[in-house]
Amino acid sequence: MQTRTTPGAMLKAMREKPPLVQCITNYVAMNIAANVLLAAGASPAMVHAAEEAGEFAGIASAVTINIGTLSTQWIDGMQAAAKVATSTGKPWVLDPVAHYATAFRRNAVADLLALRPTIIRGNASEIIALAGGESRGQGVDSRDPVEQAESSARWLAERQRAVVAVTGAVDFVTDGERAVRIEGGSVLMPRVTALGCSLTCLVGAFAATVPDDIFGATVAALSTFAIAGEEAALGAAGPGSFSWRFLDALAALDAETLDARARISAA
Ligand SMILES: Nc1ncnc2c1ncn2[C@@H]1O[C@H](COP(=O)(O)OP(=O)(O)O)[C@@H](O)[C@H]1O
Ligand SMILES: Cc1ncsc1CCOP(=O)(O)O
Ligand SMILES: [Mg+2]
Repeated sequence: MQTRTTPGAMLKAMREKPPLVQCITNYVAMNIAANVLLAAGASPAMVHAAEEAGEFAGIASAVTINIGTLSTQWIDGMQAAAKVATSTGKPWVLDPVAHYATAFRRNAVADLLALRPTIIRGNASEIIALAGGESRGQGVDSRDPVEQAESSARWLAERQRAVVAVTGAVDFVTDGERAVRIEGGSVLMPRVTALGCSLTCLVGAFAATVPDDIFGATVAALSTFAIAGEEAALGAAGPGSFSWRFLDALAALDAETLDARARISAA
């Protein structure tokens, strides 16, 4: 039987049986996130309307919820999908984009946290603020180093009984007991919009593939981004060429290369 214990093995398993991932994401991210999932080997569906989001969650293998371009109608769809995912035991991922910016966002995220996300993925400023800390985030952009968010992530993971992933120059993942850091990526990544949102969707795809190893799935998704990002940066002249090279690098990344190059260390 094939082992699924390494990021590479998980990537291979995902491609052999592409999971249907319901992505409730923002207008900015929809196109690039769908392309990221297709390049990596998963099957994305951007379905957010309140009239169908819950029903669709019933057929998806994982749900991802991102509050980037929020409206009241979208919140209804998010809650419906999250409820179905939680009640049917499917993994769902929360991306609390700029939740600290307005009361509307803060309230929406508080309600979503109560619906028990399996994984929370955000940048350092978002995770610090979720744990009640003072973040320096500016709109959707982080202004805090990941190291500063590590204690917040551990606290949040324990409190929510979720896996928490903090991304930035060196990523950090914890389930409250275990924790790892993942090196790689490129300084060009935060200069291309919605790559973090796209990563949230990819975390959903890996979680759908290995729902019995949510921590490992999250680490595998972040490692995939780290190595594809490094590869794409090699020939990139700037954010524009990085963007298309990144999709190509994701599609070209194979299991062996991922396992050989992933730099994951205990934290
Ligand atoms: N300075 C950096 N160096 C290398 N990789 C980075 C850097 N900043 C962000 N990344 C990578 O970019 C991706 C998106 O993360 P991030 O920019 O933190 O999310 P968001 O877009 O939600 O703010 C992640 O894979 C992360 O590792
Ligand atoms: C620019 C912007 N505005 C609202 S959502 C969004 C995209 C944010 O993407 P990311 O969190 O991946 O940087
Ligand atoms: Mg983000």
